[in-house]
Amino acid sequence: MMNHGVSSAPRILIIDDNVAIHEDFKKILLKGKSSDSKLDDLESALFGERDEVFSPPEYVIDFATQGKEALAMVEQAEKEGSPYALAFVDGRMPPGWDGIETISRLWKVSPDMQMVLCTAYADYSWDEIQQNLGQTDSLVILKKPFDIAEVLQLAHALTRKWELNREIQGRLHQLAYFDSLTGLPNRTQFLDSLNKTLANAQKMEKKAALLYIDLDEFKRINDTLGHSIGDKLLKIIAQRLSTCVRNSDLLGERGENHKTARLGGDEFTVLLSNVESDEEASAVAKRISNSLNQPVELGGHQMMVVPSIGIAMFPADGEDADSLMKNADMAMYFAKRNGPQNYRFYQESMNANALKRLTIETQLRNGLEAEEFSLAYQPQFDLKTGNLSGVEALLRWKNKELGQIPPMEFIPIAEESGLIHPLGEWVMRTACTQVKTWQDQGIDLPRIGVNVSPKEFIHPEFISNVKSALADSGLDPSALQIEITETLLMEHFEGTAKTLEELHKMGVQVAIDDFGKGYSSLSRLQELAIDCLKIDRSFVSAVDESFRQKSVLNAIIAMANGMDLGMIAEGVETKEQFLFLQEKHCDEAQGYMLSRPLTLEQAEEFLQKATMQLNDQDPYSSLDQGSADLQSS
Ligand SMILES: Nc1nc2c(ncn2[C@@H]2O[C@H](COP(=O)(O)O[C@H]3[C@@H](O)[C@H](n4cnc5c(=O)[nH]c(N)nc54)O[C@@H]3COP(=O)(O)O)[C@@H](O)[C@H]2O)c(=O)[nH]1
Repeated sequence: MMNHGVSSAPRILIIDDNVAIHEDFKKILLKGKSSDSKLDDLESALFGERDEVFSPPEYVIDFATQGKEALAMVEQAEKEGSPYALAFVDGRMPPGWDGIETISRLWKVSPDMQMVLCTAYADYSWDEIQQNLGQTDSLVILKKPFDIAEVLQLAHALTRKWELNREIQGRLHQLAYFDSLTGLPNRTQFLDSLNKTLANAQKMEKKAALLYIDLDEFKRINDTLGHSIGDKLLKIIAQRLSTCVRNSDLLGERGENHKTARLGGDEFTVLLSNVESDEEASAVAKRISNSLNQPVELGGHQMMVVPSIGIAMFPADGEDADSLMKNADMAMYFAKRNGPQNYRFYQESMNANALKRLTIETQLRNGLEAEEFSLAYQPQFDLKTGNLSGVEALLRWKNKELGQIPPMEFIPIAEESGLIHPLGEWVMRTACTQVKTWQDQGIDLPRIGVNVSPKEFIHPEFISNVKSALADSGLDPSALQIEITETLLMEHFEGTAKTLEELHKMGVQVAIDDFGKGYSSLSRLQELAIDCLKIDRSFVSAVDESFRQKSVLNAIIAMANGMDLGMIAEGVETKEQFLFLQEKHCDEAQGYMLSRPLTLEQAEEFLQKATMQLNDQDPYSSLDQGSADLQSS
């Protein structure tokens, strides 16, 4: 007979084929109250009122007359989430299972249950019990006839032991399956949920979506403001994430089934089960992005956290937890590369791209040591005199496995992996040393342009690297022109201004590369220590197209003149472009029509001829030289 009242009092099951014994237990354990008030009266007449000291704690007590019946009750209790703490089990219950058999079956369903085996004097030997039930501390043998105090004491001690065990298990579970900082499920728990959700989705032929979230710039916040601020920030992010997934009205009541977890560091996941379309997943991604992107105020600092989110759909993007996690992670990586505030769905091509990128990165790491890099030199000319005004150093990489790889392909990877720093340093040293060597050989080469990527330029050691490249090579700083992009100026204005000022003080020139593409603010440009604008080749090539395009180029030249900045037109490919630039008083030009980038040997030959012609006062004849672009050779 099962007691269904909802109570937090420990549950005890009495299993005995003798119903009179049930009544005895009831009287002892239920504060002396039997179901029969006449019996109670009789008992108090015989034994007097029960001493308050003996008053037992509250229990919920159920009764079974056979082992089988008890097993059904224990199974039901487990299913309902209110398991029994203790059973008093009779040793012999004909015609059914005996006490040992009953206990052994009950433990299979409820292994933590504490057992009291109630035996008559000669029922079982200790060896027999040990052989059948093993060595355990969850079993006590109680010899009949019972003593009231003994029953009360056992009930109290064993239910308390069961409660403590559960408490410890609960804490261990919390530690093993939840993240102690945010309280969210951890990776282990999440993978468990993911496996279950996918199995269910497969059975029900439903879709699911896995969102893999990483916080851009979190490492920087952690490193600069300290771990305590970093931890607080992660807690806030976890709260926002849970709230916006829970409140996702787009998913309606199904939102209940969605799970958020912290995998570690600044990586979180959201699992959307029973999703009907990709649009639902992207709606949640947008919501998360908007919510996390709200400013956070911590320790007097206001900070922005921008998430990158990768989405993999089940079953299209992976049929098991492993591949779904891997592909969502991959999509997140692509989202991050695409810029902030981004989410991306997984695509098959991502794997091929990522593999290629990884191969390039691995080969890049060995490239410097294996001396696979070289510089090409593209001449630049003074449009007034026709004299050589400088060269631009362009990095080239020929790898033993991958062959010649264009800089557009490997430089972004070098930037992301941090390899741009040793690489950039090598370019700077090689360029300075080479020009100084040429100058020492009597070659008239006034200047060398060196491309510097934003990551290099904002690095704290950039200025000292330039200084040591100049000092070690002995090159005059005015012969070095550093080329930076407009994007750098727009994204890092304050830090950039200081570095530009330092370069200016050193006497190093600075040119803005690809000028015109980046919408720089002219008033801001004026505030910066810049010497020259390199007009982007798209404006130069537009000369052949229309009058309107020509006037844009004209305006850029006029503006540079007005701001007293030097200018080099890039990508001059036709005579018409060349003549137009000359007519509009552009200072210098560079492009395939004049010369392609040259190998070291080609450059040497070219420069020697140009110097000789300069001495002969026949400047323009150098422009007829044929030269081979290294990329196409
Ligand atoms: N951070 C660094 N960036 C570097 C370095 N070396 C090169 N780069 C950057 O890589 C980009 C591609 O460079 P590259 O493939 O070398 O192309 C250069 C020229 O070959 C090309 N060019 C020159 N003349 C013409 C022309 O008439 N037509 C035409 N279609 N292309 C031409 O332009 C590239 C030089 O561009 P720019 O730097 O803008 O002057 C490029 O962005 C390089 O900056 C390095 O060491 N570090």
